Amino acid sequence: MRILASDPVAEKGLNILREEGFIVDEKIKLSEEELIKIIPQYDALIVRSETKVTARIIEAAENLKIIGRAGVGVDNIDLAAASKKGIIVVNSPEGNTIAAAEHTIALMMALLRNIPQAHAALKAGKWLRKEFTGYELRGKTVGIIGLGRIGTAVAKRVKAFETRVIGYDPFISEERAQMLGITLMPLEELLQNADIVTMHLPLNNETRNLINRERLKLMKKSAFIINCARGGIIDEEALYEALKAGEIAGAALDVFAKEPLTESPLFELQNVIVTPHLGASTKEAQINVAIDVAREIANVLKGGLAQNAVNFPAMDKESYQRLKPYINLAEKLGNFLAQILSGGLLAAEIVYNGLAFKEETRPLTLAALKGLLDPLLMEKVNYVNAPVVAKERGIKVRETVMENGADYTNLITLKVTTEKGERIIAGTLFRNNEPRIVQIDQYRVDVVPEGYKLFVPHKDQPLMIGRVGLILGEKGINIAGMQLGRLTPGGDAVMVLSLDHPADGDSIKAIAEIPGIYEVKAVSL
Ligand SMILES: NC(=O)c1ccc[n+]([C@@H]2O[C@H](COP(=O)([O-])OP(=O)(O)OC[C@H]3O[C@@H](n4cnc5c(N)ncnc54)[C@H](O)[C@@H]3O)[C@@H](O)[C@H]2O)c1
Ligand SMILES: O=C(O)[C@H](O)COP(=O)(O)O
Repeated sequence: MRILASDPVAEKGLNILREEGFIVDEKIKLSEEELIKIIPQYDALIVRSETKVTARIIEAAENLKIIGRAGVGVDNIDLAAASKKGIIVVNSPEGNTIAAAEHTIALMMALLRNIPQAHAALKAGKWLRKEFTGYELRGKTVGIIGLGRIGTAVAKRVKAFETRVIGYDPFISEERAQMLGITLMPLEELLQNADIVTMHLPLNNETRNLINRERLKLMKKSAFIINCARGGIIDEEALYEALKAGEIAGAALDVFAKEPLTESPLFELQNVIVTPHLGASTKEAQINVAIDVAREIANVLKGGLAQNAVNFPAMDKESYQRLKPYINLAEKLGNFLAQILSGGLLAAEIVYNGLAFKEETRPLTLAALKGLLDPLLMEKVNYVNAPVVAKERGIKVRETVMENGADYTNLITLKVTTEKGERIIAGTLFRNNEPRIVQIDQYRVDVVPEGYKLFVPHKDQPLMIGRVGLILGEKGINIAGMQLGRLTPGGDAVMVLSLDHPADGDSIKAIAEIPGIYEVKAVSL
């Protein structure tokens, strides 16, 4: 399999992929058209923030299974397009946290002490001291907007400078803020109180131009603002005006609305210092992020699940290990049901009984949907696009979680409604995580969800098993196992045969013609 790195990524990460036997090409600074041309050859794409992974590129990516963002922000990737196409997008949420936090502190100190300006002046032969008198950080109020990984790392570090830290983040609790020693307050209040405001939140439709003209006016005339998160969170035109008019004291910017950026009115202002998106650019961070995404890509390309997928529920290692056998089971249940269904699919309900499902069921639901939809549809369905595909087709998906209420300690039941009625399948894990289908429709069974099966509902009467066995035996198809389920003697029954080879069309037809056989469905798991 082939992997393309279209931005500079640390060799240590790429070598992990090469050692795993993948071919890795490094081609940087490609245009959109160039990428569209070559992307069909690749199974995985690695980017940093420079490559814009547009819907057009994703559309052309016939073989792409995963996009690895060697860093945090995924705003350069069209996530909706990737999800629709079933392409997993992973990032490295922690690999560059410290690099970005330290760069923020570096910018903060440089801004307060005029270091870039003094440096430039002295190198130009000017020994200026009075002009570059700065400010101390001690005793100042630092306002942090966005208290995630980098925001909290910045908080910890500025506290060492004996500052007061205030914060705004609508998604963190008062308790967490208290634990971090940060006073939470509304955005407007933070802007009015902070001596230094620093951004550590993602760019999205809610946060674009969050710091606009009106909000800049709330800040103290003596205040500084830092953006080491994403360009576009501060309105650059409004910032220019506020700085020029002396409404705030200065700004440090690592990121810009349009990148790369080499010319801007902001660059002409003495009280603005800038770096070209260097927040994550340390040797250590680049190795961390490259290794993180390389491991994810290798795992996904070898059939595993991603742990840091942005468009798939994230799981820590422990949850992943615990849930993996259930994820496989859920997929098999969906897959089995898909192969015995008839009629258009209208709705799917997944019921979880048992404590195993107390914390997390989303990956299981996605797996059940993938298993169910993939055999039914022409397009490739995977964990990522399964909900999109279901929604597009108007299939209603419902999830019910109950701590108990079933005959098994932990049970997954998939009920689907088609134009022709309802069908049910249920499964559990036996000892040593051995998966078992324990119910199909109203029948109790004990079927290992693996290999070739024949699902044969029939009338409970003598000779049924014998005649089915004979037809298969004459074709040299060995029956490895058989399960029978019936409701009442002489009533409706079902046999599920496990075969060493798939049954051929003629045998299936011959079995279907046996009087008392209601239907025959070949299932391959
Ligand atoms: N300059 C760089 O090179 C560089 C390096 C790494 C990360 N980043 C950027 O830094 C930012 C933060 O990264 P992180 O790893 O800390 O992410 P994170 O996901 O850990 O934290 C983001 C925080 O922002 C908060 N948030 C979301 N919307 C908000 C809003 N409207 N107002 C206030 N808070 C809001 C979230 O609740 C979360 O706590 C991201 O934009 C990331 O892309 C930049
Ligand atoms: O979101 C990130 O991780 C940073 O902005 C880093 O971007 P980069 O990988 O292009 O340096």
